[in-house]
Amino acid sequence: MDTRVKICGLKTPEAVATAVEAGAHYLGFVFFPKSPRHLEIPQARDLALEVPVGVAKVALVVNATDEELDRITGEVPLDMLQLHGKESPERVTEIRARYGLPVMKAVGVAEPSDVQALDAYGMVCDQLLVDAKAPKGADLPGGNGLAFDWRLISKRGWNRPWMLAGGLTPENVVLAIQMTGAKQVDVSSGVESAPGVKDPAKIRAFIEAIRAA
Ligand SMILES: O=C(O)c1ccccc1NCC(=O)[C@H](O)[C@H](O)COP(=O)(O)O
Repeated sequence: MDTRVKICGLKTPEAVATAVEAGAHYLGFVFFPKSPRHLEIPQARDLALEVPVGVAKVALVVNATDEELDRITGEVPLDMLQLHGKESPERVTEIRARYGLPVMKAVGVAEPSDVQALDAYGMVCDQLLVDAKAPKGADLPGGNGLAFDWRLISKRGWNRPWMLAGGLTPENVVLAIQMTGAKQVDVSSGVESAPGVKDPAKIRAFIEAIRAA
């Protein structure tokens, strides 16, 4: 399978094991108390300790302070930080330098002008997460299971590795890859049976759909 897959919002050892066995390359742990996928630090640490070497453990944070990041990075073994808030390019640079971990910056896309922000963040982060923009007033800045118009980024590339996210499912992921040329994809809601509840069959179907294409 050439496409690399991130399964985000894992909360249980069973979901982690399923994602690893199915062939996920990245596992995402959410630190955002309003989210149904939120993990307390000890819970995240226990899950992360079970992840085999070679599968990247990603902490998803939203406008996190240094104090919050100090605690997360100090207690949870991690391979990458995913910044999913309104972090400025300067803050991305600061976080990369302070923690020495690769940083993936999520950028929400809803219209052509949003694509410019990707160019700016592409200068300062290690990876870009090209996600659907959250609707105005949404409780969550991501993980809403909404797709954006993939034509907005077709034939685009950035000077950093990037991942496609937003409303991907086992049913639409192959088309999304074909339309955008994504070499990496990220999913959360599309492999759940209810918000925050991962469905092992959907995780397997998501990765199998990509493998079979
Ligand atoms: O998942 C959450 O609850 C969440 C909370 C706060 C910020 C971001 C969040 N999720 C982002 C993701 O899970 C993924 O990186 C991605 O955006 C895919 O989400 P989905 O559309 O649900 O597949």
